[in-house]
Amino acid sequence: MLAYINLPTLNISSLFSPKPPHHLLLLRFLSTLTMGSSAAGRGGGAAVDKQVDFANYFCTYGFLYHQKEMLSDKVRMDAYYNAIFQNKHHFQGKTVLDVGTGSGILAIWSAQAGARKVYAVEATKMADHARELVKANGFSNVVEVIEGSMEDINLPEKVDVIISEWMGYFLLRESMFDSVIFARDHWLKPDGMMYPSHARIWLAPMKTGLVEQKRRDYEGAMDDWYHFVDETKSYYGVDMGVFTDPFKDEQRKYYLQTSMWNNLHPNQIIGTPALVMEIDCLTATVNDIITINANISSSVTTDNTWLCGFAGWFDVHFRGRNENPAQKEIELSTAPSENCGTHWGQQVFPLHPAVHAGQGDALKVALSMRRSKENHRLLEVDIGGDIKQTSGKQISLPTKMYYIE
Ligand SMILES: C[S@@+](CC[C@H](N)C(=O)[O-])C[C@H]1O[C@@H](n2cnc3c(N)ncnc32)[C@H](O)[C@@H]1O
Repeated sequence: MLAYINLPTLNISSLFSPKPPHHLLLLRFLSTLTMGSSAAGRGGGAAVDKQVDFANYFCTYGFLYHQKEMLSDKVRMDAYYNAIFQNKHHFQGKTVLDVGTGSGILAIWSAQAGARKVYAVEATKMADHARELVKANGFSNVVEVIEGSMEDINLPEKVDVIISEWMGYFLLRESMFDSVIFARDHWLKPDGMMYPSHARIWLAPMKTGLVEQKRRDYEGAMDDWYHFVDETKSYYGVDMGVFTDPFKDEQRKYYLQTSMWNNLHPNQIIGTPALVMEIDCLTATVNDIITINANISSSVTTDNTWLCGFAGWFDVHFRGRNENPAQKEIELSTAPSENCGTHWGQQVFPLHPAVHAGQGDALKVALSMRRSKENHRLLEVDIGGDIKQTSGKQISLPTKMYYIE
């Protein structure tokens, strides 16, 4: 999925933040400039300004180069490919709706697996490319590409299968699952099925040098600021000191309060992963995902280590439905992996300062996640709790707020 990046200042260190290369820094920056006050988030239940949403969110999906980033994610591609082709009985002779078809790949695979008709809905001009791809692969008679927002278009019939790749960072960033829920409630037959059928969010204690690096980057940015204030005063005669506090807030938010994208190695996870929530795609409602509150426990499994924060990720499953299960259940996991990471990576929620931890220490964590008021596709997460060491000593981890941007 695409990602925005927080760009509070156009300093060089921001541009070299450890994000994957597909992040459209400038587009994100420009699109935040276009946000008007009418862009009330759906988090609060208010209407979303479609033009603003298009500028902020959809515009990046109109680029082939961005679609290619997703098409090159082997873990993602293999999971969807296997889910379809190892469960052809769910597709043969069936009607399929692909929500957010992008390049058209899932629609074409559905047709190759024997679907009678595939409706491939895409909000952006990528729809034109998808139509060409469908034609070039000989499926124009099966796949109908429809340009438009899922919420606005009409289909001539209800469908047997809804397939979609809707997942964002930490599963719910981008809030695209809302559109899949809408599609399901309007267009899925009563006995129809969802691809994927289930999704889960995970959180685990972790160690990383990244957190210390971020703190140093923050201190470097502030040193640079004080130097800038001095120089501006002495060369140009204006004291910029009045900006110091708001600048500090911006930099703190960026370096210390924004979760970091990373593909972690499994040995950086120092305790048992805890399940934050599980979603049944057939029954979940927008209300179920608009705010999430979870109290979870984890046990430290590594001795003499440092708790530097928490890592969050998700997985999705293709199980069919109880009455008509998958012949082969497929999992797409974005957990830390030794081999091939995904473009979703993991979200790292840093802890400043790190806490010493040892095998057997018990962690209790309260997580609360909601949509950002300024942009319903971005998330804010509160994480706090405590760690009870095997010695009996208990250390509180004060609640911190993080942005997933
Ligand atoms: C993550 S991409 C997946 C593209 C493609 N299905 C794939 O798997 O490679 C999601 C796509 O859904 C489209 N999309 C998101 N919300 C949509 C909506 N409400 N209606 C139509 N298209 C939507 C985006 O423009 C984007 O191309």
